[in-house]
Amino acid sequence: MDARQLKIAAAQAALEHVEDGMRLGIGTGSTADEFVRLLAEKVADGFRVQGVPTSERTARLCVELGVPLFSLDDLPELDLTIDGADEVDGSLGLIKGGGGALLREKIVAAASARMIVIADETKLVETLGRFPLPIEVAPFGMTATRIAVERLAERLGLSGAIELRPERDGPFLTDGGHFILDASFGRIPDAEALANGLVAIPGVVEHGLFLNMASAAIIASQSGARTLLAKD
Ligand SMILES: O=C(CO)[C@H](O)[C@H](O)COP(=O)(O)O
Repeated sequence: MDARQLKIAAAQAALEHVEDGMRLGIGTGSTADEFVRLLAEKVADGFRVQGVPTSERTARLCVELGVPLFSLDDLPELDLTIDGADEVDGSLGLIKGGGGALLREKIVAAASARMIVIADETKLVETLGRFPLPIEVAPFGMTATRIAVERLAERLGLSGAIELRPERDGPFLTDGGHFILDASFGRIPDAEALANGLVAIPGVVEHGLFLNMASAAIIASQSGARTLLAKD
């Protein structure tokens, strides 16, 4: 299986958890896109689902393929969210936000009774941090916010570049009109301490550490898709 087939395998396995009539959070990224394509085929066959997208990108794909969409204000309590991840550790701690949708992804996941992560095995890590941690920040005072993040990192014994995510003509802008700082810490031994410290910095809107949020992760490899469950 090539990289795309692995994503499809994870998405296919996740689809088995989606029941007729569910209120469904729909994630963002290339793996989530495969899930949307498979879901759209079922919808075309008469399967009913009420989707809440986690980004404008996902919304566009859903509209194009005929997946019915609602806003989170229409459906503030969801049955299930299916989303990808940039990293998954053994406790189902995640790094997300490689696609820049972390704020809406986290809000939607938090409004869901369950979150299932879909990924290929390259995303599995022992300790989070190999993937640069996306930190969504307000454009106002971004330099002061970056300095505050650097000081927090120092206090926690973390080091590495913290860079403003670029796009073609300037900084990358999220769906909410914010910037993203990508923090290359390499290894984050105490993700909880970092998460708590980041939310206490006023200019930080959200960060890509999703801790104790996923109930399961479906990991696709050459030998098939296996499911890791969160420990209670
Ligand atoms: O968090 C995300 C977007 O904000 C994505 O879920 C994450 O980047 C994984 O994307 P992909 O499936 O393309 O590897």
